[in-house]
Amino acid sequence: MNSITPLSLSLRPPLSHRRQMEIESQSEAEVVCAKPNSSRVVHDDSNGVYLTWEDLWVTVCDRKNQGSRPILHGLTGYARPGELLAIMGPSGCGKSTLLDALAGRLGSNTRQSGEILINGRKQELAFGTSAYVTQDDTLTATLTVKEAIYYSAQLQLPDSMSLSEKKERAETTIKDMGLQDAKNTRIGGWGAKGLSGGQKRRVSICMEILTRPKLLFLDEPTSGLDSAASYHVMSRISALDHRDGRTIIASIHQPSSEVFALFHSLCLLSSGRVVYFGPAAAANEETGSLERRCHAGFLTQCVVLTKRSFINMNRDLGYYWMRLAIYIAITIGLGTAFYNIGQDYGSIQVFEREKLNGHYGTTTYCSEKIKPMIRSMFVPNSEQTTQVVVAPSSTPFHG
Ligand SMILES: Nc1ncnc2c1ncn2[C@@H]1O[C@H](COP(=O)(O)OP(=O)(O)OP(=O)(O)O)[C@@H](O)[C@H]1O
Repeated sequence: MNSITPLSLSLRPPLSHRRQMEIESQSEAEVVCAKPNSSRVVHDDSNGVYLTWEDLWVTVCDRKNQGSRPILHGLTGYARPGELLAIMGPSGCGKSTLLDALAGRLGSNTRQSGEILINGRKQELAFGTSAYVTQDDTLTATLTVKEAIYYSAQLQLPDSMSLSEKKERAETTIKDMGLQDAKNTRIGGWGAKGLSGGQKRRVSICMEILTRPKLLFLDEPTSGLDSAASYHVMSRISALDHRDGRTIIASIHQPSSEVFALFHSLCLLSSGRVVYFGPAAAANEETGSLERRCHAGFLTQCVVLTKRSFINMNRDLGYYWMRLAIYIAITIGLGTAFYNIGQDYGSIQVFEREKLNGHYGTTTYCSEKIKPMIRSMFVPNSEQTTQVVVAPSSTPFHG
């Protein structure tokens, strides 16, 4: 984790980009300061939303200790139009808190400090400019997909739009999220089987993007989905940012490599602090080259394996010490059989004849009790009978 920290140098947008943001914030009149509940829908199709946050702290009141506990520690980052920013990190690191802080949805027992700028200015997001998709799919189980989206469109879109325009918007959104095949299927719930988990998640997203928000927040959009469904959901989401120049920020848990490849930028958190902020692809490469370095060298491997093997043999009586004892016995046996036999051809012939005539032998059979034990030591799991040279004997014992 530490080795990717240097990339957090890219935390601030490049100077030219900051300048560009300033210029755009001056010229942009459409994204205006408005109360969150204002009924005014902002249609600013030419420019997107640059969201920047600087030295963002979130603390929570700790009633037990009568103090406050920081959850986010001075975070800085940015999200750009047409890009998907993923917020990742272990459970409890503050992903949802960051998302809530950026979306202005923090709970009443929390305090926030630092700056959150929209297009370079401190302002509230107008209704319809941003949308937030929560983790839970709270949908009406008895409605079909088409009905649910149609009703939602009629509620969210302004009266200035005709009914046919609203229906068309709903149809397009259903298509955008790849739900056309399921549009006449009931959503379903506990009692009746309906849509799959991934489809339900896409219906929830559908409802939130009906107003064509320029800024979309998604809290764990893939939680509870398998990798195929996660990819389906995320690929639909990432297609939205490309086409409409939408700024998308999603907190996400353990994405597959295919899903990860869809992210443009990555904000990696640990214990409420940023450990990486920058292009997702660079984090991937950097992590890959970490992977390459993490293997020990050949020499280290040899030393460690030999040491481990010695410890194992030393501690395992049956494995090492009994083997050693038997090897010594065999050595003595063989040594005795051929002791002083001589090294010339004549002495070998004498030995051969006496052995063939049964005066003595070099092979004997062990007792049935000892056999399996010896067998397991030489040939583990072997069922074969093992003949063991123990000692020369004129009267071989058979146990
Ligand atoms: N309103 C709150 N009051 C008290 N503690 C809070 C509050 N909001 C968040 N926390 C605490 O802040 C920490 C971060 O929570 P958060 O939900 O942001 O983590 P997360 O990374 O989204 O976790 P997960 O991946 O498990 O959803 C947790 O320890 C949580 O208990």
